[in-house]
Amino acid sequence: MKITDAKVFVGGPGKNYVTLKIMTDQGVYGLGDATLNNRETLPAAYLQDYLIPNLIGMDPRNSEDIWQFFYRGAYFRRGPIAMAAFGAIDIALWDIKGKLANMPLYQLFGGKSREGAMVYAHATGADLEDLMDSIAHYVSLGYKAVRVQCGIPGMPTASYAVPETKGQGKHYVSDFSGIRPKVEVWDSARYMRYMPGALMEIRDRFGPDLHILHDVHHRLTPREAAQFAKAVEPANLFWLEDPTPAEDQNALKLLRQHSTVPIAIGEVFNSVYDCNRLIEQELIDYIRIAVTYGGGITPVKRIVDLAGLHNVRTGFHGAPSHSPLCMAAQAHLNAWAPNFGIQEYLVLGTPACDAMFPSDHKMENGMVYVSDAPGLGVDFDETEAARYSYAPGSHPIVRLEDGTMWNY
Ligand SMILES: O=C(O)[C@@H](O)[C@H](O)[C@H](O)CO
Ligand SMILES: [Mg+2]
Repeated sequence: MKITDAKVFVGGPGKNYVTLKIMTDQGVYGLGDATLNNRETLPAAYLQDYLIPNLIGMDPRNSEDIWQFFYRGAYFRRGPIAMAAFGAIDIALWDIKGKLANMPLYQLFGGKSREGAMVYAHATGADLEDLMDSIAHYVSLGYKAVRVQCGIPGMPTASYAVPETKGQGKHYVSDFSGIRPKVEVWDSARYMRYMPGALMEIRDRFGPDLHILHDVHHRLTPREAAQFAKAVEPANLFWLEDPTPAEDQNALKLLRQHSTVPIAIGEVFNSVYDCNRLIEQELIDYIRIAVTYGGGITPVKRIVDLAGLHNVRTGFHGAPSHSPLCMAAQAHLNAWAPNFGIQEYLVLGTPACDAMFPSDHKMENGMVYVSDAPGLGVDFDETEAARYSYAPGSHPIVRLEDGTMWNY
């Protein structure tokens, strides 16, 4: 069996999805996602210029050897551009494997450990009352878990993931459009004074059963993060995400000495070597690496297994930048993983997205139910895809009030 050709498409409804389609001499094809948020043309070029010419002629069933060929063969290892490109190939080869076996991917991993996998939605508000309305909206849709972010009184600009005006808390997504980043101005002191009380008010309003998550988005120093984690303990969070930038992994030791709040980290990681110390030293509770950014199903499943040895559970990244192909790969891992935790969920189910990526994956009452179709269980409509073209975007940047660059 041989790979005969592969094509890359860039574009999608409101997002520059990078979709890889691998064709074979037996008519079976595989689909993969290489969407690197706001840098989408780079993995696409890597695929087109270097990887696809080598893929042609390979046996698509040898997904392990093909992964090693590209990873080792790059010489300069790791990095988000390369890993997203390898990730698309690996996802597509697993899709082909599932179709050849006539089985959904979760069966190839070891079968289902659960019927539905719990997901969390993003609730957001210009201020706390606005956020309460947004949370109530998601609770009314049946979500059992909600990430909560709100504007901070006195903050110089709208802060991370928060709309500038009230009433946008239903499906609000940060606007990343344009090649030049928007600028946010941030004040950690105001945030640290306000947010613990706000989280407690949310807990009091919605009761003990709602799973409440909060994303600090890498903005605190290690000492501040330890203080903040201790302060939010009474709100009984499901998790506190990215309290510090994860380059300094020792930072988590200080936090662990002062708080038992569950910690989730890893959405910007791209290899097991970003994750292994945090997992082995049990400095985190949830690992957030995404299948696309982590180089595909093959390496990410190994990370899930390593995490399982250390009581670390999965909490895969699921921001709107991930196409339904990455989300489907994660849905199959979520159905199987003995150490499944939760899944971030914002994408599947919009009519435009469903038209481009038809599937039988279902979202009901805050749970994802994986499709039983062979492979990933997602198709790709090239006519729909042709309606969209690439539009450059950029993550905002953050400065402190005196102009110092900070972490978005
Ligand atoms: O947890 C999340 O979904 C966010 O941190 C996003 O991944 C980030 O803002 C980049 O888009
Ligand atoms: Mg995050």
